[in-house]
Amino acid sequence: MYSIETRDLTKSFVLYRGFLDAIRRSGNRDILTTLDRVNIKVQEGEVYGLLGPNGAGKSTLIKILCTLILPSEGEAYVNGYDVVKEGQQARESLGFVTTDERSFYWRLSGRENLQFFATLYNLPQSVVRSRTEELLDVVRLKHRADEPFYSYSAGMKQQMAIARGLLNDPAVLFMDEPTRSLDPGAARNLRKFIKEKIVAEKGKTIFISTHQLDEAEELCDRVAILDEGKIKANGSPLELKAGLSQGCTLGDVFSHYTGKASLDEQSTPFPVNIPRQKSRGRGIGRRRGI
Ligand SMILES: Nc1ncnc2c1ncn2[C@@H]1O[C@H](COP(=O)(O)OP(=O)(O)OP(=O)(O)O)[C@@H](O)[C@H]1O
Repeated sequence: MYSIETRDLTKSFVLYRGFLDAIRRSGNRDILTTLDRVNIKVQEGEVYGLLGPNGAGKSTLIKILCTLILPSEGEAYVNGYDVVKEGQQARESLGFVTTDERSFYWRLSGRENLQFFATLYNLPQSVVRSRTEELLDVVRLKHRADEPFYSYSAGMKQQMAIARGLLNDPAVLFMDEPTRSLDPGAARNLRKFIKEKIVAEKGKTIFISTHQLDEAEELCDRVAILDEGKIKANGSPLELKAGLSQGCTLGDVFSHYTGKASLDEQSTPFPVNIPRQKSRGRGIGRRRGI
């Protein structure tokens, strides 16, 4: 069994650009295909990287795997659980590290934040306390645990996010661009921390999205290059480079498979017009997933 597996996973969004637009273009509506028949297999204990430019579909894939949004077509399994039909079991077996620091309570201390989120997992209070202390140790924040969250540095806030993702002791941890808001030094420290503490010590499977080549190379056992919703190549960074030519970099591999000069180039999946289907719910005037 794979820790993560997707089969022809596809996600399309219907784009509504406003009420008038919906009336004027009543015969058509725009569909944006963000993921197009994505197939990946991640082994237990692996660090698997999703490498792609802005807009490639990385967050969409992670959101589907974390059961936050539904796919349009195809299947996805996390720890053997179907993310659509067995969402509850899948959720219980995974952790999600989001870069959104506003999802913490800024006036509460680090310890109080972790205790609060642990309580949401319905854990007994004794487990809440012991798990919180264990994770504060893991992320090396015990000495600042009673200080308010707002006083933490960006790197410390990210470490708190990782601690929160580990509260339910998940087998798989999803991380959506965890070093996005960090300076190069703090990013390096966080990568080291993920490798040494979360992978080597805790034995977790990590699924990480990034648009940084050095991060993918340093951290990941295998990498999938995602561009315009499609997996263009996958393998270990070494295999991918060796498959091209001697002395080439992961950046060359990326350019070779995507035709883009760099990862900073935006991914632009094109909307496709399809005949209008009956709209469900109150979606007119805003973007709505199908
Ligand atoms: N709810 C939505 N409705 C319509 N389009 C969406 C929605 N969510 C995402 N998209 C579109 O899907 C595409 C992929 O977005 P996604 O956030 O998955 O990319 P990404 O690779 O994570 O990019 P980034 O690195 O900038 O976070 C983008 O073009 C985005 O505008």
